[in-house]
Amino acid sequence: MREIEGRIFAAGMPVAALMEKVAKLIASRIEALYPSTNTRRVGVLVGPGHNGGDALVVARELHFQGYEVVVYRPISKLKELTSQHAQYADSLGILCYEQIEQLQDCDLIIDGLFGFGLERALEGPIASAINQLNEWSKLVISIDLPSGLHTDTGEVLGTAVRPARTFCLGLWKLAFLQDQALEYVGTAELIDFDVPLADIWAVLGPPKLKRVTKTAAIAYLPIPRAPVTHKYKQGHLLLICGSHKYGGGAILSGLGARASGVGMLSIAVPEYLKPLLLAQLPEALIIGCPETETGAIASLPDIELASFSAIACGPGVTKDATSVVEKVLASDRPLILDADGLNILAELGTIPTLSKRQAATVLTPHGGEFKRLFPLGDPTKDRVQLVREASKLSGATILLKGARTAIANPSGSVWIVPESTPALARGGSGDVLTGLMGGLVAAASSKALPLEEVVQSAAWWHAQAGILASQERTELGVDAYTLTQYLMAVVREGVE
Ligand SMILES: NC(=O)C1=CN([C@@H]2O[C@H](COP(=O)(O)OP(=O)(O)OC[C@H]3O[C@@H](n4cnc5c(N)ncnc54)[C@H](OP(=O)(O)O)[C@@H]3O)[C@@H](O)[C@H]2O)[C@@H](O)CC1
Ligand SMILES: Nc1ncnc2c1ncn2[C@@H]1O[C@H](COP(=O)(O)OP(=O)(O)O)[C@@H](O)[C@H]1O
Ligand SMILES: [K+]
Repeated sequence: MREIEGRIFAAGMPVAALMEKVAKLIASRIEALYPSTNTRRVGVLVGPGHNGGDALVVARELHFQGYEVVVYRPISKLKELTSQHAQYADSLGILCYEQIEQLQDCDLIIDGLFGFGLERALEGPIASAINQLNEWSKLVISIDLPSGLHTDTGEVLGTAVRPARTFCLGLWKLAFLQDQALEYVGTAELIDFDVPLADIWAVLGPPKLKRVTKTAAIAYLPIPRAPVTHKYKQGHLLLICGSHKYGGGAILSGLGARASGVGMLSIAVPEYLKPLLLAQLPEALIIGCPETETGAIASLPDIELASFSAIACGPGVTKDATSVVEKVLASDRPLILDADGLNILAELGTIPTLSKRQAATVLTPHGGEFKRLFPLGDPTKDRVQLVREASKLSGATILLKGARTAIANPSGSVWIVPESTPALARGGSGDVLTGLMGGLVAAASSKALPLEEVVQSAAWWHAQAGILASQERTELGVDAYTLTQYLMAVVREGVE
Protein backbone atom coordinates (compact mmCIF):
# COMPACT_ATOMS: atom_id res chain seq x y z
CA MET A 1 0.00 0.00 0.00
CA ARG A 2 2.81 2.35 0.88
CA GLU A 3 4.50 1.75 -2.48
CA ILE A 4 1.25 2.14 -4.38
CA GLU A 5 0.49 5.35 -2.49
CA GLY A 6 4.02 6.55 -3.32
CA ARG A 7 3.38 6.12 -7.03
CA ILE A 8 0.11 8.05 -6.80
CA PHE A 9 1.88 10.94 -5.05
CA ALA A 10 4.81 10.86 -7.48
CA ALA A 11 2.34 11.08 -10.34
CA GLY A 12 1.13 14.40 -8.97
CA MET A 13 -1.76 13.67 -6.61
CA PRO A 14 -1.17 15.93 -3.62
CA VAL A 15 -0.93 14.02 -0.33
CA ALA A 16 -3.29 16.46 1.33
CA ALA A 17 -5.85 16.04 -1.43
CA LEU A 18 -5.85 12.26 -1.05
CA MET A 19 -6.24 12.55 2.71
CA GLU A 20 -9.12 14.97 2.19
CA LYS A 21 -10.83 12.62 -0.28
CA VAL A 22 -10.44 9.56 1.94
CA ALA A 23 -11.56 11.31 5.10
CA LYS A 24 -14.62 12.82 3.39
CA LEU A 25 -15.68 9.32 2.32
CA ILE A 26 -15.24 8.08 5.90
CA ALA A 27 -17.16 11.04 7.33
CA SER A 28 -20.10 10.44 5.01
CA ARG A 29 -20.26 6.77 6.01
CA ILE A 30 -20.24 7.79 9.67
CA GLU A 31 -23.00 10.32 9.10
CA ALA A 32 -25.08 7.66 7.35
CA LEU A 33 -24.50 4.99 10.00
CA TYR A 34 -24.60 7.17 13.12
CA PRO A 35 -26.66 10.32 12.46
CA SER A 36 -26.03 13.26 14.77
CA THR A 37 -29.62 13.03 15.97
CA ASN A 38 -28.72 9.90 17.99
CA THR A 39 -24.97 10.26 18.24
CA ARG A 40 -24.27 13.53 19.92
CA ARG A 41 -20.74 13.46 21.25
CA VAL A 42 -17.90 11.98 19.22
CA GLY A 43 -14.39 11.34 20.53
CA VAL A 44 -11.58 11.16 18.00
CA LEU A 45 -8.27 9.44 18.79
CA VAL A 46 -5.45 11.10 16.88
CA GLY A 47 -2.02 9.54 16.39
CA PRO A 48 1.16 11.16 15.10
CA GLY A 49 1.07 9.98 11.47
CA HIS A 50 -1.32 10.21 8.57
CA ASN A 51 -3.81 7.91 10.25
CA GLY A 52 -4.13 10.72 12.78
CA GLY A 53 -4.36 13.18 9.87
CA ASP A 54 -7.31 11.27 8.43
CA ALA A 55 -8.95 11.29 11.85
CA LEU A 56 -8.56 15.06 12.18
CA VAL A 57 -10.19 15.69 8.81
CA VAL A 58 -13.06 13.42 9.87
CA ALA A 59 -13.27 15.33 13.18
CA ARG A 60 -13.49 18.64 11.32
CA GLU A 61 -16.19 17.40 8.93
CA LEU A 62 -18.30 15.97 11.76
CA HIS A 63 -17.88 19.23 13.68
CA PHE A 64 -19.35 21.14 10.73
CA GLN A 65 -22.21 18.64 10.51
CA GLY A 66 -23.26 19.49 14.04
CA TYR A 67 -21.65 16.71 16.09
CA GLU A 68 -19.95 17.69 19.34
CA VAL A 69 -16.39 16.57 18.67
CA VAL A 70 -13.52 16.17 21.13
CA VAL A 71 -10.03 14.93 20.36
CA TYR A 72 -7.61 12.75 22.31
CA ARG A 73 -4.05 13.36 21.13
CA PRO A 74 -1.48 11.53 23.27
CA ILE A 75 1.62 12.29 21.18
CA SER A 76 2.48 15.94 20.66
CA LYS A 77 5.03 15.47 17.87
CA LEU A 78 3.01 15.14 14.66
CA LYS A 79 3.81 14.68 10.99
CA GLU A 80 3.55 18.01 9.20
CA LEU A 81 0.20 17.52 7.46
CA THR A 82 -1.32 16.05 10.60
CA SER A 83 0.02 19.00 12.57
CA GLN A 84 -1.66 21.47 10.19
CA HIS A 85 -5.00 19.73 10.58
CA ALA A 86 -4.54 19.73 14.37
CA GLN A 87 -3.90 23.46 14.32
CA TYR A 88 -7.02 24.10 12.24
CA ALA A 89 -9.15 21.87 14.48
CA ASP A 90 -7.89 23.88 17.49
CA SER A 91 -8.83 27.10 15.76
CA LEU A 92 -12.38 25.81 15.28
CA GLY A 93 -12.66 25.30 19.02
CA ILE A 94 -12.52 21.48 18.88
CA LEU A 95 -11.25 20.55 22.33
CA CYS A 96 -8.12 18.45 22.50
CA TYR A 97 -7.06 16.29 25.49
CA GLU A 98 -4.06 14.22 26.43
CA GLN A 99 -6.09 11.96 28.75
CA ILE A 100 -8.42 9.29 27.36
CA GLU A 101 -10.69 9.69 30.43
CA GLN A 102 -11.98 12.95 28.91
CA LEU A 103 -13.69 10.87 26.22
CA GLN A 104 -15.58 8.59 28.58
CA ASP A 105 -18.95 10.27 27.98
CA CYS A 106 -18.73 10.06 24.17
CA ASP A 107 -21.39 8.17 22.22
CA LEU A 108 -18.96 7.19 19.48
CA ILE A 109 -15.17 6.91 19.35
CA ILE A 110 -13.20 7.14 16.11
CA ASP A 111 -9.81 5.48 16.25
CA GLY A 112 -7.14 7.23 14.19
CA LEU A 113 -4.11 6.42 16.33
CA PHE A 114 -2.12 4.20 13.98
CA GLY A 115 -2.64 2.70 10.54
CA PHE A 116 -0.19 0.86 8.34
CA GLY A 117 2.74 2.82 9.76
CA LEU A 118 2.73 0.85 13.02
CA GLU A 119 5.69 -1.48 13.18
CA ARG A 120 6.72 -1.48 16.85
CA ALA A 121 4.77 -2.77 19.83
CA LEU A 122 2.63 -0.25 21.67
CA GLU A 123 3.56 0.33 25.29
CA GLY A 124 3.35 2.88 28.10
CA PRO A 125 0.53 5.43 28.33
CA ILE A 126 -0.84 4.77 24.81
CA ALA A 127 -1.16 1.04 25.50
CA SER A 128 -2.88 1.83 28.82
CA ALA A 129 -5.26 4.24 27.09
CA ILE A 130 -6.22 1.58 24.53
CA ASN A 131 -6.82 -0.96 27.31
CA GLN A 132 -8.94 1.58 29.14
CA LEU A 133 -10.96 2.28 25.99
CA ASN A 134 -11.57 -1.43 25.40
CA GLU A 135 -12.83 -1.79 28.98
CA TRP A 136 -15.48 0.88 28.42
CA SER A 137 -17.11 -1.28 25.72
CA LYS A 138 -18.13 1.82 23.78
CA LEU A 139 -19.06 2.03 20.14
CA VAL A 140 -15.69 2.39 18.42
CA ILE A 141 -14.82 2.55 14.75
CA SER A 142 -11.29 2.36 13.40
CA ILE A 143 -9.77 4.09 10.43
CA ASP A 144 -7.83 1.80 8.10
CA LEU A 145 -6.97 -0.77 10.79
CA PRO A 146 -7.66 -1.20 14.49
CA SER A 147 -4.70 0.64 16.05
CA GLY A 148 -2.24 -1.91 17.37
CA LEU A 149 -2.64 -4.55 14.65
CA HIS A 150 0.14 -5.34 12.21
CA THR A 151 -1.11 -4.51 8.70
CA ASP A 152 0.04 -7.76 7.10
CA THR A 153 0.07 -10.46 9.75
CA GLY A 154 -2.81 -9.10 11.84
CA GLU A 155 -0.70 -9.73 14.94
CA VAL A 156 -1.44 -7.63 18.01
CA LEU A 157 1.57 -5.39 18.64
CA GLY A 158 1.38 -4.94 22.40
CA THR A 159 -2.32 -4.18 22.57
CA ALA A 160 -4.99 -3.17 20.09
CA VAL A 161 -8.26 -1.30 19.81
CA ARG A 162 -11.37 -3.51 19.42
CA PRO A 163 -13.76 -1.58 17.18
CA ALA A 164 -17.25 -2.60 16.14
CA ARG A 165 -16.37 -1.59 12.61
CA THR A 166 -13.22 -0.85 10.63
CA PHE A 167 -13.02 1.21 7.46
CA CYS A 168 -10.14 -0.26 5.50
CA LEU A 169 -8.77 2.32 3.07
CA GLY A 170 -8.10 1.71 -0.61
CA LEU A 171 -7.14 -1.96 -0.82
CA TRP A 172 -7.84 -4.75 1.63
CA LYS A 173 -4.87 -5.02 3.95
CA LEU A 174 -3.81 -8.61 4.54
CA ALA A 175 -4.64 -8.42 8.27
CA PHE A 176 -8.36 -8.53 7.40
CA LEU A 177 -7.87 -12.04 6.02
CA GLN A 178 -5.86 -13.46 8.91
CA ASP A 179 -7.73 -15.44 11.56
CA GLN A 180 -5.80 -13.90 14.45
CA ALA A 181 -7.07 -10.40 13.57
CA LEU A 182 -10.75 -11.23 13.18
CA GLU A 183 -11.76 -10.79 16.80
CA TYR A 184 -10.39 -7.24 16.59
CA VAL A 185 -11.59 -5.82 13.27
CA GLY A 186 -15.35 -6.07 13.81
CA THR A 187 -17.37 -5.47 10.65
CA ALA A 188 -14.88 -4.73 7.91
CA GLU A 189 -15.77 -2.25 5.20
CA LEU A 190 -13.63 -1.10 2.31
CA ILE A 191 -13.47 2.62 1.53
CA ASP A 192 -12.70 2.68 -2.17
CA PHE A 193 -10.79 5.84 -3.04
CA ASP A 194 -10.06 4.93 -6.66
CA VAL A 195 -6.58 3.45 -6.55
CA PRO A 196 -5.51 3.25 -10.23
CA LEU A 197 -5.28 -0.34 -11.43
CA ALA A 198 -2.02 0.44 -13.25
CA ASP A 199 -0.37 1.34 -9.94
CA ILE A 200 -1.64 -1.81 -8.27
CA TRP A 201 -0.25 -3.95 -11.09
CA ALA A 202 3.02 -2.04 -11.18
CA VAL A 203 3.65 -2.83 -7.51
CA LEU A 204 2.00 -6.20 -7.03
CA GLY A 205 2.21 -7.70 -10.53
CA PRO A 206 -0.34 -10.34 -11.44
CA PRO A 207 -2.40 -10.96 -8.31
CA LYS A 208 -0.76 -13.57 -6.07
CA LEU A 209 -3.30 -13.18 -3.32
CA LYS A 210 -6.93 -13.41 -4.29
CA ARG A 211 -10.22 -13.14 -2.42
CA VAL A 212 -12.61 -15.84 -3.55
CA THR A 213 -15.63 -14.11 -5.04
CA LYS A 214 -18.99 -15.50 -6.05
CA THR A 215 -18.17 -14.88 -9.71
CA ALA A 216 -14.85 -16.73 -9.53
CA ALA A 217 -16.38 -19.59 -7.59
CA ILE A 218 -19.40 -20.10 -9.86
CA ALA A 219 -17.21 -19.88 -12.97
CA TYR A 220 -15.42 -23.09 -12.04
CA LEU A 221 -18.42 -25.24 -11.21
CA PRO A 222 -19.12 -27.95 -13.80
CA ILE A 223 -22.16 -26.12 -15.15
CA PRO A 224 -23.73 -25.78 -17.60
CA ARG A 225 -23.45 -29.40 -18.56
CA ALA A 226 -23.01 -30.31 -22.21
CA PRO A 227 -26.43 -31.21 -23.61
CA VAL A 228 -25.09 -34.55 -24.81
CA THR A 229 -23.20 -36.32 -22.07
CA HIS A 230 -23.28 -39.43 -19.92
CA LYS A 231 -22.55 -40.24 -16.31
CA TYR A 232 -18.90 -41.20 -16.75
CA LYS A 233 -18.25 -37.99 -18.64
CA GLN A 234 -19.39 -36.09 -15.52
CA GLY A 235 -16.63 -37.59 -13.43
CA HIS A 236 -16.32 -40.65 -11.23
CA LEU A 237 -15.26 -40.04 -7.64
CA LEU A 238 -13.91 -42.68 -5.29
CA LEU A 239 -14.50 -41.64 -1.72
CA ILE A 240 -12.66 -43.63 0.94
CA CYS A 241 -14.00 -43.03 4.40
CA GLY A 242 -15.39 -44.34 7.67
CA SER A 243 -14.56 -46.85 10.41
CA HIS A 244 -16.33 -48.46 13.35
CA LYS A 245 -15.48 -45.41 15.39
CA TYR A 246 -16.49 -42.83 12.79
CA GLY A 247 -19.38 -44.09 10.69
CA GLY A 248 -21.12 -40.75 10.29
CA GLY A 249 -18.16 -39.09 8.58
CA ALA A 250 -18.69 -41.45 5.64
CA ILE A 251 -22.33 -40.40 5.31
CA LEU A 252 -21.51 -36.71 5.58
CA SER A 253 -18.79 -36.80 2.96
CA GLY A 254 -21.06 -38.93 0.76
CA LEU A 255 -23.79 -36.30 1.02
CA GLY A 256 -21.24 -33.57 0.25
CA ALA A 257 -20.17 -35.49 -2.86
CA ARG A 258 -23.80 -35.99 -3.89
CA ALA A 259 -24.34 -32.20 -3.85
CA SER A 260 -21.42 -31.70 -6.25
CA GLY A 261 -23.47 -33.33 -9.01
CA VAL A 262 -20.64 -35.76 -9.84
CA GLY A 263 -21.61 -38.30 -12.52
CA MET A 264 -20.69 -41.44 -10.56
CA LEU A 265 -19.96 -41.84 -6.90
CA SER A 266 -18.22 -44.88 -5.41
CA ILE A 267 -17.74 -45.04 -1.67
CA ALA A 268 -15.30 -47.46 -0.05
CA VAL A 269 -16.16 -48.15 3.61
CA PRO A 270 -15.55 -50.98 6.10
CA GLU A 271 -17.85 -53.90 5.18
CA TYR A 272 -20.12 -53.44 8.18
CA LEU A 273 -21.00 -49.84 7.18
CA LYS A 274 -22.20 -50.90 3.74
CA PRO A 275 -25.95 -51.26 4.55
CA LEU A 276 -25.95 -47.92 6.35
CA LEU A 277 -24.38 -46.09 3.40
CA LEU A 278 -26.68 -47.80 0.91
CA ALA A 279 -29.69 -46.64 2.87
CA GLN A 280 -28.46 -43.02 2.89
CA LEU A 281 -27.06 -42.82 -0.64
CA PRO A 282 -28.95 -45.22 -2.89
CA GLU A 283 -27.37 -43.77 -6.01
CA ALA A 284 -23.82 -44.53 -4.89
CA LEU A 285 -21.80 -47.68 -5.50
CA ILE A 286 -20.87 -48.83 -2.02
CA ILE A 287 -17.71 -50.90 -1.81
CA GLY A 288 -17.48 -52.95 1.39
CA CYS A 289 -13.83 -53.39 2.41
CA PRO A 290 -12.04 -55.86 4.72
CA GLU A 291 -11.60 -54.45 8.20
CA THR A 292 -8.72 -54.23 10.63
CA GLU A 293 -9.18 -55.45 14.22
CA THR A 294 -10.08 -51.88 15.19
CA GLY A 295 -12.73 -51.57 12.48
CA ALA A 296 -10.77 -49.43 10.04
CA ILE A 297 -10.50 -50.17 6.33
CA ALA A 298 -7.69 -52.75 6.05
CA SER A 299 -7.38 -52.78 2.27
CA LEU A 300 -9.24 -51.86 -0.87
CA PRO A 301 -10.67 -54.98 -2.53
CA ASP A 302 -10.05 -55.46 -6.24
CA ILE A 303 -10.71 -51.97 -7.50
CA GLU A 304 -8.90 -50.44 -10.40
CA LEU A 305 -7.90 -47.02 -9.02
CA ALA A 306 -7.02 -45.84 -12.52
CA SER A 307 -10.70 -46.03 -13.49
CA PHE A 308 -11.65 -43.09 -11.25
CA SER A 309 -11.44 -39.42 -12.21
CA ALA A 310 -10.39 -38.49 -8.65
CA ILE A 311 -10.01 -39.99 -5.17
CA ALA A 312 -10.92 -38.35 -1.86
CA CYS A 313 -9.67 -40.15 1.21
CA GLY A 314 -9.72 -39.55 4.92
CA PRO A 315 -12.95 -38.67 6.72
CA GLY A 316 -13.31 -41.07 9.63
CA VAL A 317 -10.72 -43.60 8.41
CA THR A 318 -8.71 -43.48 11.69
CA LYS A 319 -4.95 -43.85 11.85
CA ASP A 320 -5.20 -47.61 11.29
CA ALA A 321 -5.88 -47.15 7.58
CA THR A 322 -2.19 -46.67 6.72
CA SER A 323 -1.98 -49.23 3.95
CA VAL A 324 -4.99 -47.72 2.19
CA VAL A 325 -3.52 -44.24 2.34
CA GLU A 326 -0.23 -45.57 0.97
CA LYS A 327 -2.10 -47.19 -1.88
CA VAL A 328 -3.98 -44.05 -2.93
CA LEU A 329 -0.83 -41.96 -2.64
CA ALA A 330 0.85 -44.37 -5.06
CA SER A 331 -1.98 -44.07 -7.59
CA ASP A 332 -1.78 -41.69 -10.54
CA ARG A 333 -5.18 -40.11 -9.81
CA PRO A 334 -5.83 -36.59 -8.47
CA LEU A 335 -6.11 -37.08 -4.72
CA ILE A 336 -7.76 -35.12 -1.92
CA LEU A 337 -6.47 -36.12 1.47
CA ASP A 338 -8.23 -35.09 4.69
CA ALA A 339 -8.45 -35.86 8.42
CA ASP A 340 -6.57 -39.03 9.45
CA GLY A 341 -5.43 -39.40 5.84
CA LEU A 342 -3.33 -36.31 6.62
CA ASN A 343 -2.08 -37.66 9.94
CA ILE A 344 -0.96 -40.85 8.20
CA LEU A 345 0.79 -38.79 5.52
CA ALA A 346 2.59 -36.84 8.25
CA GLU A 347 3.83 -40.11 9.74
CA LEU A 348 4.96 -41.39 6.37
CA GLY A 349 6.88 -38.14 5.89
CA THR A 350 4.94 -35.40 4.08
CA ILE A 351 7.48 -34.04 1.62
CA PRO A 352 9.35 -37.23 0.60
CA THR A 353 6.06 -39.09 0.20
CA LEU A 354 4.44 -36.37 -1.91
CA SER A 355 7.53 -35.99 -4.06
CA LYS A 356 6.85 -39.48 -5.43
CA ARG A 357 3.30 -38.66 -6.52
CA GLN A 358 2.56 -38.53 -10.22
CA ALA A 359 -0.71 -36.63 -10.03
CA ALA A 360 -2.06 -33.58 -8.26
CA THR A 361 -2.67 -33.68 -4.51
CA VAL A 362 -4.93 -31.48 -2.40
CA LEU A 363 -4.43 -31.47 1.37
CA THR A 364 -7.21 -30.02 3.55
CA PRO A 365 -5.78 -29.68 7.08
CA HIS A 366 -7.10 -27.68 10.01
CA GLY A 367 -4.45 -25.95 12.13
CA GLY A 368 -3.57 -29.05 14.17
CA GLU A 369 -3.18 -31.30 11.14
CA PHE A 370 -1.19 -28.60 9.36
CA LYS A 371 1.30 -28.47 12.23
CA ARG A 372 1.87 -32.23 12.02
CA LEU A 373 2.27 -32.10 8.23
CA PHE A 374 4.51 -29.04 8.16
CA PRO A 375 6.38 -28.14 11.33
CA LEU A 376 7.15 -24.69 9.88
CA GLY A 377 5.77 -22.48 12.60
CA ASP A 378 2.61 -21.61 14.45
CA PRO A 379 -0.36 -21.82 12.06
CA THR A 380 -2.33 -19.40 14.21
CA LYS A 381 0.16 -16.65 13.31
CA ASP A 382 0.80 -15.59 9.71
CA ARG A 383 -1.38 -18.26 8.12
CA VAL A 384 -1.17 -16.89 4.61
CA GLN A 385 2.62 -16.96 4.53
CA LEU A 386 2.80 -20.41 6.15
CA VAL A 387 0.37 -22.07 3.80
CA ARG A 388 2.15 -20.56 0.81
CA GLU A 389 5.47 -21.92 2.04
CA ALA A 390 4.00 -25.38 2.71
CA SER A 391 2.55 -25.58 -0.77
CA LYS A 392 5.84 -24.59 -2.39
CA LEU A 393 7.74 -27.17 -0.34
CA SER A 394 5.36 -30.04 -0.98
CA GLY A 395 4.06 -29.32 -4.47
CA ALA A 396 0.51 -29.91 -3.20
CA THR A 397 -2.45 -27.57 -3.21
CA ILE A 398 -3.11 -26.87 0.45
CA LEU A 399 -6.37 -25.67 1.93
CA LEU A 400 -5.75 -24.49 5.49
CA LYS A 401 -9.10 -24.49 7.26
CA GLY A 402 -10.16 -21.74 9.59
CA ALA A 403 -12.36 -18.71 9.92
CA ARG A 404 -10.69 -17.40 6.78
CA THR A 405 -9.73 -20.52 4.87
CA ALA A 406 -6.57 -20.02 2.81
CA ILE A 407 -5.75 -22.10 -0.27
CA ALA A 408 -2.19 -22.10 -1.59
CA ASN A 409 -0.81 -23.48 -4.80
CA PRO A 410 2.74 -24.50 -5.60
CA SER A 411 3.00 -21.54 -8.01
CA GLY A 412 2.82 -19.25 -4.97
CA SER A 413 -0.71 -17.96 -5.47
CA VAL A 414 -3.05 -17.93 -2.48
CA TRP A 415 -6.86 -17.73 -2.47
CA ILE A 416 -8.68 -16.63 0.66
CA VAL A 417 -12.34 -17.24 1.40
CA PRO A 418 -13.27 -13.80 2.76
CA GLU A 419 -16.69 -14.65 4.18
CA SER A 420 -17.69 -17.55 6.37
CA THR A 421 -19.41 -18.23 9.67
CA PRO A 422 -18.33 -19.66 13.02
CA ALA A 423 -21.48 -21.78 12.76
CA LEU A 424 -19.26 -24.14 10.74
CA ALA A 425 -16.96 -24.78 13.71
CA ARG A 426 -18.67 -28.07 14.37
CA GLY A 427 -17.76 -31.75 14.07
CA GLY A 428 -18.34 -33.14 10.61
CA SER A 429 -18.45 -29.93 8.61
CA GLY A 430 -14.99 -30.67 7.21
CA ASP A 431 -16.19 -34.11 6.07
CA VAL A 432 -18.87 -32.40 4.00
CA LEU A 433 -16.20 -30.22 2.36
CA THR A 434 -14.06 -33.23 1.44
CA GLY A 435 -16.93 -34.97 -0.33
CA LEU A 436 -18.05 -31.81 -2.08
CA MET A 437 -14.54 -31.00 -3.25
CA GLY A 438 -13.91 -34.59 -4.32
CA GLY A 439 -17.00 -34.54 -6.50
CA LEU A 440 -16.05 -31.22 -8.05
CA VAL A 441 -12.47 -32.31 -8.75
CA ALA A 442 -13.75 -35.52 -10.37
CA ALA A 443 -16.27 -33.62 -12.49
CA ALA A 444 -13.65 -31.00 -13.40
CA SER A 445 -11.53 -33.61 -15.12
CA SER A 446 -14.22 -33.89 -17.78
CA LYS A 447 -14.12 -30.15 -18.43
CA ALA A 448 -10.35 -29.82 -17.91
CA LEU A 449 -10.92 -27.12 -15.28
CA PRO A 450 -7.73 -26.17 -13.39
CA LEU A 451 -7.45 -27.76 -9.96
CA GLU A 452 -6.71 -24.64 -7.92
CA GLU A 453 -9.80 -22.92 -9.27
CA VAL A 454 -11.97 -25.92 -8.46
CA VAL A 455 -10.67 -26.07 -4.89
CA GLN A 456 -11.51 -22.41 -4.29
CA SER A 457 -14.99 -22.99 -5.73
CA ALA A 458 -15.58 -25.85 -3.30
CA ALA A 459 -14.39 -23.81 -0.31
CA TRP A 460 -16.60 -20.86 -1.28
CA TRP A 461 -19.63 -23.10 -1.80
CA HIS A 462 -19.16 -24.78 1.58
CA ALA A 463 -18.79 -21.43 3.41
CA GLN A 464 -21.80 -19.92 1.64
CA ALA A 465 -23.96 -22.89 2.59
CA GLY A 466 -22.90 -22.34 6.20
CA ILE A 467 -23.80 -18.64 5.97
CA LEU A 468 -27.19 -19.34 4.42
CA ALA A 469 -28.02 -22.07 6.95
CA SER A 470 -27.00 -19.88 9.86
CA GLN A 471 -29.09 -16.97 8.57
CA GLU A 472 -32.15 -19.20 8.48
CA ARG A 473 -31.45 -21.33 11.55
CA THR A 474 -29.08 -19.24 13.73
CA GLU A 475 -25.43 -20.08 14.36
CA LEU A 476 -26.54 -23.00 16.51
CA GLY A 477 -28.55 -24.63 13.76
CA VAL A 478 -25.81 -25.62 11.34
CA ASP A 479 -24.99 -29.24 12.13
CA ALA A 480 -23.06 -30.99 9.39
CA TYR A 481 -26.06 -32.92 8.05
CA THR A 482 -28.11 -29.71 7.82
CA LEU A 483 -25.19 -28.08 6.04
CA THR A 484 -25.42 -30.67 3.26
CA GLN A 485 -29.07 -29.74 2.78
CA TYR A 486 -28.18 -26.09 2.13
CA LEU A 487 -25.55 -26.68 -0.55
CA MET A 488 -27.96 -26.74 -3.49
CA ALA A 489 -29.65 -23.46 -2.57
CA VAL A 490 -26.31 -21.62 -2.78
CA VAL A 491 -25.73 -22.62 -6.37
CA ARG A 492 -29.34 -22.02 -7.31
CA GLU A 493 -29.09 -18.44 -6.04
CA GLY A 494 -25.65 -18.01 -7.58
CA VAL A 495 -26.60 -18.93 -11.13
CA GLU A 496 -29.95 -17.13 -11.18
N1 LIG B 1 -3.08 4.75 0.68
C1 LIG B 1 -3.74 4.78 1.81
O1 LIG B 1 -4.17 3.74 2.32
C2 LIG B 1 -3.94 6.05 2.46
C3 LIG B 1 -3.44 6.20 3.72
N2 LIG B 1 -3.73 7.22 4.49
C4 LIG B 1 -3.52 7.08 5.91
O2 LIG B 1 -2.16 7.06 6.23
C5 LIG B 1 -1.93 6.03 7.19
C6 LIG B 1 -0.51 5.68 7.25
O3 LIG B 1 0.12 6.83 7.70
P1 LIG B 1 1.62 6.84 8.28
O4 LIG B 1 2.50 6.19 7.30
O5 LIG B 1 1.90 8.22 8.62
O6 LIG B 1 1.55 5.89 9.53
P2 LIG B 1 0.56 5.86 10.82
O7 LIG B 1 -0.03 4.49 10.79
O8 LIG B 1 -0.35 6.98 10.88
O9 LIG B 1 1.50 5.91 12.07
C7 LIG B 1 2.87 6.01 12.01
C8 LIG B 1 3.29 7.00 13.04
O10 LIG B 1 3.23 6.39 14.31
C9 LIG B 1 4.52 6.41 14.95
N3 LIG B 1 4.67 5.14 15.62
C10 LIG B 1 4.81 3.92 15.06
N4 LIG B 1 4.83 2.96 15.98
C11 LIG B 1 4.68 3.58 17.19
C12 LIG B 1 4.61 3.12 18.52
N5 LIG B 1 4.69 1.80 18.82
N6 LIG B 1 4.45 4.02 19.50
C13 LIG B 1 4.35 5.31 19.21
N7 LIG B 1 4.41 5.81 17.95
C14 LIG B 1 4.57 4.95 16.96
C15 LIG B 1 5.52 6.66 13.85
O11 LIG B 1 6.53 7.47 14.31
P3 LIG B 1 8.05 7.00 14.41
O12 LIG B 1 8.29 7.10 15.85
O13 LIG B 1 8.15 5.59 13.89
O14 LIG B 1 8.75 7.97 13.58
C16 LIG B 1 4.70 7.41 12.80
O15 LIG B 1 4.77 8.82 13.02
C17 LIG B 1 -2.86 4.95 6.75
O16 LIG B 1 -3.07 3.96 7.69
C18 LIG B 1 -4.09 5.77 6.42
O17 LIG B 1 -4.86 6.00 7.57
C19 LIG B 1 -4.61 8.27 3.96
O18 LIG B 1 -4.34 9.49 4.56
C20 LIG B 1 -4.50 8.42 2.49
C21 LIG B 1 -4.64 7.16 1.77
N1 LIG C 1 -14.69 -19.87 13.13
C1 LIG C 1 -14.94 -20.36 11.93
N2 LIG C 1 -15.45 -19.59 10.96
C2 LIG C 1 -15.71 -20.10 9.74
N3 LIG C 1 -15.50 -21.39 9.38
C3 LIG C 1 -14.99 -22.20 10.30
C4 LIG C 1 -14.68 -21.74 11.61
N4 LIG C 1 -14.18 -22.78 12.29
C5 LIG C 1 -14.19 -23.85 11.45
N5 LIG C 1 -14.67 -23.49 10.24
C6 LIG C 1 -14.81 -24.37 9.06
O1 LIG C 1 -15.41 -25.60 9.45
C7 LIG C 1 -14.78 -26.70 8.84
C8 LIG C 1 -14.24 -27.61 9.95
O2 LIG C 1 -13.52 -28.67 9.40
P1 LIG C 1 -12.81 -29.79 10.30
O3 LIG C 1 -12.07 -29.14 11.41
O4 LIG C 1 -12.07 -30.66 9.36
O5 LIG C 1 -14.07 -30.54 10.90
P2 LIG C 1 -14.41 -32.09 10.97
O6 LIG C 1 -13.10 -32.83 10.92
O7 LIG C 1 -15.12 -32.28 12.28
O8 LIG C 1 -15.28 -32.39 9.81
C9 LIG C 1 -13.69 -26.11 7.94
O9 LIG C 1 -14.17 -25.98 6.63
C10 LIG C 1 -13.43 -24.75 8.55
O10 LIG C 1 -12.94 -23.80 7.63
K1 LIG D 1 -6.50 3.17 13.26
